[in-house]
Amino acid sequence: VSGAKKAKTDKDDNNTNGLATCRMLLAELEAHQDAWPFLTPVNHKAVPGYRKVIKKPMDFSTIREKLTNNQYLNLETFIVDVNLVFENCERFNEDDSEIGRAGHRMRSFFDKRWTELLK
Ligand SMILES: Cc1ncccc1N[C@@H](C)c1ccc2c(c1)OCCO2
Repeated sequence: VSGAKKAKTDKDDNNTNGLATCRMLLAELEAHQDAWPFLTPVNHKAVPGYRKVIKKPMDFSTIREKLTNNQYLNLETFIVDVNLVFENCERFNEDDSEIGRAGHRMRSFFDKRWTELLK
């Protein structure tokens, strides 16, 4: 029993619609040390202006819920939601802020992992 995760590709017939890849990628996003601002929905009552500025809120727990409820058709629809997390972060937070920097680090981590898995 090895702990190493097998990198899945579309060739894997058991990886229907890339959902195994989605589960793998989401687990890594959730476990990342810079994930803390993105783990739960932004409480718009606690964050002035958020509801007005951010039209489509998204966070990792909502993505987890959607994945569990089989709401992602394929890898592409999953990627759209993950990128929404980072786009919302860049729209609302200064680049030079704790949350802004965490967002940039999470986005580059995700892009790196995603392109690695694509190969
Ligand atoms: C991703 C994001 N963008 C803009 C605002 C907030 C957040 N994240 C929330 C969870 C959040 C992150 C950090 C917090 C916080 C809430 O409320 C209190 C202090 O620190």
